[in-house]
Amino acid sequence: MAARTVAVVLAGGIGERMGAGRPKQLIEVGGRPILAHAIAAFDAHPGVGEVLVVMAAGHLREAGVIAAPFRSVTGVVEGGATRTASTVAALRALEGHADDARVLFHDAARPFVGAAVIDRVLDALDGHDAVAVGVPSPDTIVVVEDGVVASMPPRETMSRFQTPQGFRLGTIRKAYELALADPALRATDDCGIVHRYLPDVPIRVVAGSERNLKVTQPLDAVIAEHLAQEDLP
Ligand SMILES: Nc1ccn([C@@H]2O[C@H](COP(=O)(O)OP(=O)(O)OP(=O)(O)O)[C@@H](O)[C@H]2O)c(=O)n1
Ligand SMILES: C[C@](O)(CO)[C@H](O)COP(=O)(O)O
Repeated sequence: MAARTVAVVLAGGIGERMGAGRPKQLIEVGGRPILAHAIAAFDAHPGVGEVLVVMAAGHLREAGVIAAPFRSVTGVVEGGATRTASTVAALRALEGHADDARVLFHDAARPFVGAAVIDRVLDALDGHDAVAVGVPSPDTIVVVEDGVVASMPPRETMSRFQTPQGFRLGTIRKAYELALADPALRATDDCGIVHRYLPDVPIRVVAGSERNLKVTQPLDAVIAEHLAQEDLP
């Protein structure tokens, strides 16, 4: 029997950089909330059996209303003060699942993740315990320290990470167990936790898509509204 696959839609943030006065995942693009787009992508995917939503405190009721039409949503749980704390809340909610289950962590703020990206993550999980999604950078990326260029890594080795990030549940559980014991814990995503606390676990990187943008600032909402009307790859 194929291992169970759970998608966790992380919507625990408050959208400070968006400045909309409410979490940005509640803003509508293309006629429905960003959160609904993100849930719909996984709900419609034949390889995903279950969707868990992690929502910012104070907005659980709104998330419940948005999630209600989707048959694969099994719960809406309260997130934490950081993305990492929201992932931990999801892992607690998934305590009854076996270690060999596959789990995909996705930013609710990325409304247009396509089925092809999800396919690539799931396929790669057949041979790897940790999978990331990356896109090449159209810009040169440099390391700046004290306002001065410290180094210029070769651009062909650079990748901009997106989500979903996929894991065998046992692997991400172990990584977070180690991370939570570290008083200096700091990470911007779940692959960052695996990279730091389980350095021997290779993180396979598969191709993402420019359409899979993260709505972070007001301009992104404008772009997202256009993307909602277009069928660009
Ligand atoms: N405590 C948090 C913080 C973030 N996230 C989620 O992680 C994703 C990526 O985070 P980001 O774009 O930084 O969202 P916000 O934290 O809401 O934005 P900001 O940093 O501007 O407040 C988002 O879907 C966000 O809801 C989360 O689940 N829990
Ligand atoms: C997970 C992520 O979207 C990968 O690019 C990113 O790290 C989230 O970062 P943020 O600081 O929460 O915006």
